[in-house]
Amino acid sequence: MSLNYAFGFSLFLLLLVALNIYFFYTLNTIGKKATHYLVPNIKLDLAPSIFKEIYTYLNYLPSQYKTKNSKFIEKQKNLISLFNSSAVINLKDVWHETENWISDESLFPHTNGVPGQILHAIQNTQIALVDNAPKGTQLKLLLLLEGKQKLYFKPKRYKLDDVIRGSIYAGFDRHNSEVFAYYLAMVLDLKWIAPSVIRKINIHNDVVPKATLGLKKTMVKNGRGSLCIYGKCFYCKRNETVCPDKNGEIEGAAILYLDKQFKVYRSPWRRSYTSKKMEWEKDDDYCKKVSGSLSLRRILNLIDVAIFDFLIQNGDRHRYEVYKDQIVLLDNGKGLGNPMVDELDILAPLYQCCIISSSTWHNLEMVSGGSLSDTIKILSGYQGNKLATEEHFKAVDRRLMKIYATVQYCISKHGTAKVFKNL
Ligand SMILES: Nc1ncnc2c1ncn2[C@@H]1O[C@H](COP(=O)(O)OP(=O)(O)OP(=O)(O)O)[C@@H](O)[C@H]1O
Ligand SMILES: [Mn+2]
Repeated sequence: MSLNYAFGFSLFLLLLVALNIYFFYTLNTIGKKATHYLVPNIKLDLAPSIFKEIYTYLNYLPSQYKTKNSKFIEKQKNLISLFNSSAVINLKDVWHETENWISDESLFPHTNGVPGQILHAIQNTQIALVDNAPKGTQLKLLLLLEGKQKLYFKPKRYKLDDVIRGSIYAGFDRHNSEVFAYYLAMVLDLKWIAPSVIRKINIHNDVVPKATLGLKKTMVKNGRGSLCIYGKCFYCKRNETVCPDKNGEIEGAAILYLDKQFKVYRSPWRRSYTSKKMEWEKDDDYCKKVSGSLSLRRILNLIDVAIFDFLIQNGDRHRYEVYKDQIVLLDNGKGLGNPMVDELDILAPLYQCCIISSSTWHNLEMVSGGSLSDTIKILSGYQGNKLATEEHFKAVDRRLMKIYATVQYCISKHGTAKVFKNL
């Protein structure tokens, strides 16, 4: 009898607990449709508690951030018209227009068809001279074109599906990351970037006959008799060459060289590149310190750059160049390393300052629901470039949702009026 009673009572208790859990769950999800993301627990335990909060907002992201924004249709048409030009173009005219462009709004013309024409000119203008570009740590070449324009050429080091593991700044530069970054900037209306496109140069026709003596000295024959380049740069090594493919071609990112005077600054959120933690990694109030020495405009600009870098996972922006009081997005080669990794601390300027320019937010809201990756694919298609694997494209849309979640976290903490800034 007493055993039966105990059994009945435990059943009752069990039912009570189950009901509790059920009501707790429904009350918490009323009005919010939850999508559960796999939150990597072990890693999060070691990460700042802010990450846990951001992931909570990610799980309850309003549905508008997961579907396409109908307002983007018109904007996408405009973007397409920049790159989809069927006009027969004269390379000289394009270079003339590009070089004489003066504006406080952009580095280059963004009128109908012109960005696509600039890329076409970068891909097709004859090469007059090829030299080493010794500035920086990574192997790159300087191409002088027939009309005297200069290009930086960052050669392909990896296949598109190679995954770079290890630290966020591991490995060589990724040539496709440079070009991907350019289209990403165009979609997000970030106009302070150098046009960049995939170009193939022929070792026998484009390089050897046009190579400077200095470049020739950094070329060696490999086991198969191909002429390879090891270049001149801080990390360049004789046994880490770039070799032509079976057609004698070297693929790379051809980036328009900007012959301008930049001011160079060290990024306040730079990494230590050692196991030592930087101040921003230890102090959640770090933004206050930065605000003491930088203008609001510059901080908002650094936050735009952090968002941009987070989307491609470039964790190597140790310094930044400024032209006309705007950060120029130079050196975007350390993105697209591992499509499975979203290193949230690249967003530190955003979650530590909890402010964002209203126009940036507007541009981000436009490209929800896969529009961001779709549009990069469409625009780069006009130059015949395949820039990344499907995993990388998906990763960019996934990271965009994490940016939305971070802004939601900021709004809940400080309120809309404090988060969005108009300049
Ligand atoms: N398109 C460009 N036009 C003009 N100058 C450029 C351009 N891209 C880069 N630079 C300049 O050349 C320097 C080296 O280029 P970049 O940063 O791309 O090379 P890197 O080898 O990746 O260098 P690091 O290892 O220091 O990051 C930059 O700091 C910048 O000042
Ligand atoms: Mn670099």
